[in-house]
Amino acid sequence: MSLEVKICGLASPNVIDAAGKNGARWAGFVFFPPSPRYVDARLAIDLAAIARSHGMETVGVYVNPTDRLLDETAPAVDWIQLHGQETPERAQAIRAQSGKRLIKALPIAEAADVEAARTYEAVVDMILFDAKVQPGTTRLPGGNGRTFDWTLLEGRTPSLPWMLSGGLDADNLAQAVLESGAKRVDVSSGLEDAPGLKSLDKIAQFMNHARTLGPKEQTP
Ligand SMILES: O=C(O)c1ccccc1NCC(=O)[C@H](O)[C@H](O)COP(=O)(O)O
Repeated sequence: MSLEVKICGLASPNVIDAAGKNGARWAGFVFFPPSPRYVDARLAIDLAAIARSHGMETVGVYVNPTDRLLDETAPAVDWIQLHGQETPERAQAIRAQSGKRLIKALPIAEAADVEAARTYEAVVDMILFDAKVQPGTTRLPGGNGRTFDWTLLEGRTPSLPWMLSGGLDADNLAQAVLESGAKRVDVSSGLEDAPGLKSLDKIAQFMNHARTLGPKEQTP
């Protein structure tokens, strides 16, 4: 079993085919209109069918979602990824109401940011550590291609499954896994030729590297 990979911001059938054929576990759909990777519920439902035909699980990526958005997109989504300022209480309510598995994204710049994972341990199924961005430098809380100090995760990771993200690409993946100890990674802009435009070659190259890394057993 190689490193488990989520490819985020998938928005067209050929890119989903490439992700699936190359062995990605998760296909991420971004439900945040300002993103260049935004997909609406209708498109996501069609794309989810393709992803599932490859055996992939789908992840809906949300920023402080309303219940209405969660309901509309529910058929397209196996996992819910919360990428905004959702509190543990809100995460718990979404999990109870949706019956889906939850990922909470946490922005990381220093050791104290990693400790925030503890407050979500009882109410989500996975933590995603992403790079913290400077306020005012981007409209997006994710998908910015920025890395953080991966060694911050050393000895501080939560007891539940977690995933590494933030500025990963085929060139830095091995180092990121070595320094962080990650068994699962999430990647988006490092596989693009332009914002929102995934490259089939970059997907294949990244997945080839991922196959040489990671744990020997599948995780929950
Ligand atoms: O990708 C987006 O446009 C996005 C917008 C709003 C919230 C989250 C978003 N992406 C979330 C992801 O899971 C990304 O894969 C993650 O942030 C890493 O992105 P990158 O640094 O580009 O690899």
